[in-house]
Amino acid sequence: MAASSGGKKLLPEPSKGTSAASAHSSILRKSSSEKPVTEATGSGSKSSRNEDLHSVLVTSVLNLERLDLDLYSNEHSNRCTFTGTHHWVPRSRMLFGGQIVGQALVAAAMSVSENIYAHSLHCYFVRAGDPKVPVLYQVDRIRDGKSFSVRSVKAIQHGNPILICQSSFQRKMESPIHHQFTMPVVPSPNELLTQEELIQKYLRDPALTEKYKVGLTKLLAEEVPIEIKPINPPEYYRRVALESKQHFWVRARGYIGEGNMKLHCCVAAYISDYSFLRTALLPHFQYKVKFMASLDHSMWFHAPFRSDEWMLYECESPWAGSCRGLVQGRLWKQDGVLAVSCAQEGVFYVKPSAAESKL
Ligand SMILES: CC(C)(COP(=O)(O)OP(=O)(O)OC[C@H]1O[C@@H](n2cnc3c(N)ncnc32)[C@H](O)[C@@H]1OP(=O)(O)O)[C@@H](O)C(=O)NCCC(=O)NCCSC(=O)CCCC(=O)O
Repeated sequence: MAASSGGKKLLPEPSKGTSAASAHSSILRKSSSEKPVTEATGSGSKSSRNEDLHSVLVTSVLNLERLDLDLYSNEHSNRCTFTGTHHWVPRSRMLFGGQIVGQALVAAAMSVSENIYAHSLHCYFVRAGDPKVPVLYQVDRIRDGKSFSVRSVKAIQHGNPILICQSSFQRKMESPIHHQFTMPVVPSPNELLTQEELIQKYLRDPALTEKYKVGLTKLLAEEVPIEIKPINPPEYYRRVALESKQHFWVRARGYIGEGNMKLHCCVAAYISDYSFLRTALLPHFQYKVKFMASLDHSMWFHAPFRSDEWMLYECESPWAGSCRGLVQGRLWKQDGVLAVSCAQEGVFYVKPSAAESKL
């Protein structure tokens, strides 16, 4: 399974009714010495990615350590030490919501059998995560039915829950009832600049003020394990209200490969929270945000996908008010298949605008 602790190879607990053998093919690794299951079962289209550059999301961030039956920690596998930090923490200095959701789904996935797959999850972020200490993940096996299994996971720090996450898994089932919306028409990834290339371009702007130069340089230095290609990105000095919609191509940084869909769902959970909530702020450029945080996060997994291949993230915010904003998102594969739907509500506390503060 995942990173070993003190040399002991930690394997996921066989879920009830799962043979010991199949329980060993965890969603990440069979053992720290064997190839990750994502390569062991590699079939179909090999990514054109550099296969030596494994995604840190798989080798580290989502590679939990099993402490006991249905109890996991990210202490050793997430480069997290009692004095150190998690792999990447937003400037808000709260643990990134996508990390906690992705790790909670890993813990839940370890407790179900191999032949069922995550189809939905619903979470509440109940306390800010502390980037200076590890996170414990406690799995409660709510029910195992013939076709569906439901798990509840509590992410715990300092003895208190920071996240509660319910997830449901379904065995593969066919049905004649199938439809989906049509994917938006946008430029393809190879026609666009990455977020880093855009920042480099802005930093070459002779009119760039020191304030923006510092902010953009800090952004460039962040080790976000996600690659992004914004579509029609607003200028960094934007001072106009935009529609509460944004599209960007997104993928995990590094190679993951074919393999267990559970793993790609956990990576997509991480990816889905990045730059998502900000969609609700696009029309409100005149306000300075004093505090913002995700309150909840829901996902529905519709079709197989590769989280290390470009997917279009179509984000929109239909509503904001009462210090809250709702954002909805759809992750599209390049072939037009709708792979994942997401929804999230967040809390915003803002400073009154210059005009209002004169009233
Ligand atoms: C959402 C809250 C804060 C709600 O808890 P609460 O106790 O009811 O909170 P609270 O007392 O209302 O305030 C908490 C904090 O919100 C701030 N605040 C509160 N009211 C105002 C105000 N009027 N103006 C300015 N700031 C205000 C203050 O800092 C409050 O903290 P304090 O009371 O000073 O300790 C809590 O449940 C919580 O922290 N949940 C966890 C949220 C979280 O960690 N989400 C995931 C990480 S955020 C993320 O990943 C998305 C990134 C967004 C992005 O950058 O894209």
